Amino acid sequence: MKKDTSGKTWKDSVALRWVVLILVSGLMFSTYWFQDFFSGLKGLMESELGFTSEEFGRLIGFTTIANMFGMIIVGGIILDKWGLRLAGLLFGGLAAVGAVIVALGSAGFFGEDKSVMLNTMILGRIMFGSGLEVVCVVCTRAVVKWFKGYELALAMAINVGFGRLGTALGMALSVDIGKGFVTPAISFAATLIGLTLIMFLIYIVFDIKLDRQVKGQNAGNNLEEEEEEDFRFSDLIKLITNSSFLYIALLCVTFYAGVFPFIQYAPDLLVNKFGFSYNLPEGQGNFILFGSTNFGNTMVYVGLFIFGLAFSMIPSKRKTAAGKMLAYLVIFAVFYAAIYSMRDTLSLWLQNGPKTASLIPLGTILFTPIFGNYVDKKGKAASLMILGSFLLIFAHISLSVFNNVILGYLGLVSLGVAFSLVPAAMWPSVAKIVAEKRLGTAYATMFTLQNWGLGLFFWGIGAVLDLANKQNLEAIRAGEMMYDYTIPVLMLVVCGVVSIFLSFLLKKADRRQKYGLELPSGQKPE
Ligand SMILES: NCCCC[C@H](NC(=O)[C@@H](N)CCCCN)C(=O)O
Repeated sequence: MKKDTSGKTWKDSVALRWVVLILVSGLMFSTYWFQDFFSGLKGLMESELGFTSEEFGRLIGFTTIANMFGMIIVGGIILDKWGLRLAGLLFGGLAAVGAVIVALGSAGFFGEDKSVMLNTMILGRIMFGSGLEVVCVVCTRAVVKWFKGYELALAMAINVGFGRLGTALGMALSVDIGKGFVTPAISFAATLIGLTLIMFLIYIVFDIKLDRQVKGQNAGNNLEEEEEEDFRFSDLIKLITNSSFLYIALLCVTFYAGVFPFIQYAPDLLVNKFGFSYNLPEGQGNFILFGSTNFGNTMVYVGLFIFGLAFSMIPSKRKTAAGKMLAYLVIFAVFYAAIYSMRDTLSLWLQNGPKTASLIPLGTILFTPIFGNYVDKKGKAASLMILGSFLLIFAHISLSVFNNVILGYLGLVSLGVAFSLVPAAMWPSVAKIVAEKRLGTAYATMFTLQNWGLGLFFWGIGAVLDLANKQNLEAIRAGEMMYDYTIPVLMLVVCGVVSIFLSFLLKKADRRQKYGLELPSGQKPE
């Protein structure tokens, strides 16, 4: 092979960096899809497989069990020892195999008895869950490897954005993909993980090339290779005895426990509480890209969107005021035209449980980078976490206590804003509190604690739902009555209240420890 003597590596090329981002983000997209797509299938799981709400909750809750007991830390150690290529393949492969077992279990491959189906599906979800979180850490590491010194914050936001897109599409489309059956929807989701694993294999070729180039450069300049810090238990002790870290880690538990588990039940809540549908009317409302009459329009929007993206990548100094104004006008016109031409479809979607609930993760794709930019420029991260926690309380009260559909929509919007605000403020704040070499340990610790909250509420909402509706379960299964979601959702208000308390403690601790959480990025407190 010809030796590159230019001194440049593949990560110095903008185009190659973005290709890498897409290749790596595939796994985020498919694993988030598989984590969350069951929410659109809850009704079908009850009618087709005979699962109760508690069994549905047990199935999704068990996804977190291995992570609660240290799987993410084990994954982190493997990542340190074997590197991100092998760790990605191993844990992505584990997620894929787990997903296939879930699909086979649901098809009755291991036995058609309900308990055999449920238990094999749970086994598959445990394997999938063990892969999911480590895959998230591997993807973050790969993004840092290629984008450090370049567009790191934007790349991270887009990487999580791919995950959110997976969640949104999984929720919105699984009922249509399954065409009234659970197994085809699960098989589709499992296939996605397999396909994105192939994307990761292609990424590995890029990664090997970059490592060779960096090694060559270092040898040429007589430089030592940059050592990454391994996971150490002493680091863990240092972290959890730091009050700012402790508060933000606990906030990660309570805030995410109020959001991710709710999302799993949101479509079913909209169907049962507000009379939304699970299915769209026959032949209507499906927005199919290829073959639809809207194909021409769609391609125009896609073209304009790519133009907008390309324009936004031109360095700010080179844009003129008129150019900026023109870009904003184009963006506004594209949105207006897209919404206007899809108004009939949209009005059907806004009465459909899975599709309306999918707007929560979809909205965060737009809002998280906006709030992230605000935090970078103006700071106020701790205050924004207080605001996000307040919005979480408002969302859960308006979706549980009241029976008003407008308040319901407002609750969903407020949940979407909270779900954009808190992550946008939380993850950069961790980087201010924790030294860069300990960030891996910090994320692994936070994700492990977070999985305790998730596991408890994934299962707890379903169990409390069955308990609160004990008298009417027969009638609900016969389709004569609807679930009452008041108590299970009211329970989540507690997560919001504890989150507010923790964010105030965090703000106070930051004043004492001077990490500068309220200051813009790069500014240090005096
Ligand atoms: N750089 C860290 C980004 C974390 C994003 C965060 N992910 C998690 O909290 C994961 N532990 C959860 C994965 C479960 C996906 N349903 C997020 O906000 O998604």
